Amino acid sequence: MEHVTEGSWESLPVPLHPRVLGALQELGFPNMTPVQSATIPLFMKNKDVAAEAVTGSGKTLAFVIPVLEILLRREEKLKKSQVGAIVITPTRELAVQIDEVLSHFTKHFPQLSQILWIGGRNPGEDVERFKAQGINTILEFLPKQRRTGLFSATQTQEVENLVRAGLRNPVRISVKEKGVAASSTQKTPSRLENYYMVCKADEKFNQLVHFLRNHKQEKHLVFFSTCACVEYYGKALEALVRGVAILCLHGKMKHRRNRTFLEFRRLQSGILVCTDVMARGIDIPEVNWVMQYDPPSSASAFVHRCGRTARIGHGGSALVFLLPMEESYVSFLALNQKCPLQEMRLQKNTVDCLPKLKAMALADRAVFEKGMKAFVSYVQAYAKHECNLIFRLKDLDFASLARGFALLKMPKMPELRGKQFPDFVPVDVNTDKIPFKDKIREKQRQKLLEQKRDKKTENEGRKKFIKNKAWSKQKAKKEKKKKMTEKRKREEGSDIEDEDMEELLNDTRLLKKFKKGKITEEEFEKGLLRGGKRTIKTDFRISDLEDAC
Ligand SMILES: Nc1ncnc2c1ncn2[C@@H]1O[C@H](COP(=O)(O)OP(=O)(O)OP(=O)(O)O)[C@@H](O)[C@H]1O
Repeated sequence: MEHVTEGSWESLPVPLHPRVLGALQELGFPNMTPVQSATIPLFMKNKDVAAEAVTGSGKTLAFVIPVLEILLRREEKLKKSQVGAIVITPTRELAVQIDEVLSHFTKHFPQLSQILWIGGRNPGEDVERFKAQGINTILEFLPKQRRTGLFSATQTQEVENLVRAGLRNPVRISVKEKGVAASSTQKTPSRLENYYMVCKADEKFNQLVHFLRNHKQEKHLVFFSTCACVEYYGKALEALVRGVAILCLHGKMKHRRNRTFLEFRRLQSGILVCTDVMARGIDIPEVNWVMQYDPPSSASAFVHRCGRTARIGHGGSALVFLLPMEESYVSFLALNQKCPLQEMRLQKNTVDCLPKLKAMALADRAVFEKGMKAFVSYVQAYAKHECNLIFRLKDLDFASLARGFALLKMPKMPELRGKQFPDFVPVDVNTDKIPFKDKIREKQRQKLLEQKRDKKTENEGRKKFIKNKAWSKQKAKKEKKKKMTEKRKREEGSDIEDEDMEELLNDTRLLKKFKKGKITEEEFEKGLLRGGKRTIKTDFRISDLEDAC
């Protein structure tokens, strides 16, 4: 570990509490990492800190330890109902992880209690536990005078501008890995072997299966762009890559999400098929390969995804699949994120698994529907890609894409309206007749179909009447239909919540205006505040405002 750490904890200018030192000893960490040795003294001098340090470099302890030390040193003790510190994270999994790290320390200090607030659990129970601790609201107890830290692996100038809304005269530091030249601006860990593979849409899945079949003894993350793609390809991989544990995790999962995360952490080898909910901060030291089946929606998310491997001095590899039309993303990443990639050639002698996937869809409506939904969600996410100069919807080869999704037919969606696909051959089967393998589901479907048929006959009789229906009623019906379509689109869309995306776009727009000098700094900051939730950057992590490209 010598190559990634520097200086013992005892060498800090302000000595740590003996029980904090004891807890560090239990963890087997005799020395600090560079980001820890750089930031802890600043916090102890009551500075706000905005720190940039590569993924897996120990940023968690760089704020956990100062939080503890600051609270333990308070002259006026915390009252029973007082909140000492808040850590806000972009995902539940990261909150669970930080909660665990923190509890390793707080268990030695009975005067300090902590509480984990995440979604997906029983809110009633959360509230009860919160009430039991005597606290009504968090914000009410937040002092104006506070210490604030911001840690990220991808801290762009834009993020620093954003930081100004939450931090007061922060000290900005950028920590390099040990042994890496100070002049180096590379954003990914030096031990990361970072590859890309240029591959047609209808070859991608076979390449992935081939790769995973040859790396069964290891632990991998496979990223997809949407929840629906995780659902579909996760099932497909389960059927096609045997003898290895395959788990799925995405933002729309409710109850299983936490269990899946903890289960994957415990595995010796296995594959986690996931969306960007696993991209940031997650610390699973044994991950060998990070595979990006679809490129992420932003360049800095690329760095975060890759950072799930090659952590704290370990080796690791990452591979992103790119369509031929997307190859310029390699140069973009090299420039924008200082992240050089090496080419990996297509693997030879791959087996064509797509016919098997088609057969699965023909045998089970659940697979057929998942495939259609995944395709639609992929296209919709693609259309929203932040880097739309490279990821151009209009240049997508939809036929090859549909073959790569092993679709039985082309879905009906606005993006495909009026287009012809001579290179895609739909199956010669009435897909309405494909049954669900699950007997109960199929019975329900048949019942619904019957009801629909009855209604259709009934409506035909009433057609004339409907034509003469009051205009206001027809309008209300149209409104309802529009709302339902919007809801469906939202559900099928990418993993990024619409609201978050809206906010992100708004912030990006503001930044552009600010950079072009169209608005003043004051107007820029006001705009961010008006934008809403981002103003709660009184925490130790924020999700980044990504670079627009
Ligand atoms: N001083 C230390 N000595 C040895 N290992 C450490 C030390 N501090 C942290 N670690 C270990 O390093 C790993 C990475 O730490 P951490 O998750 O805090 O990284 P990070 O910089 O926050 O990463 P990310 O940018 O991905 O969120 C963890 O497994 C942690 O236990």
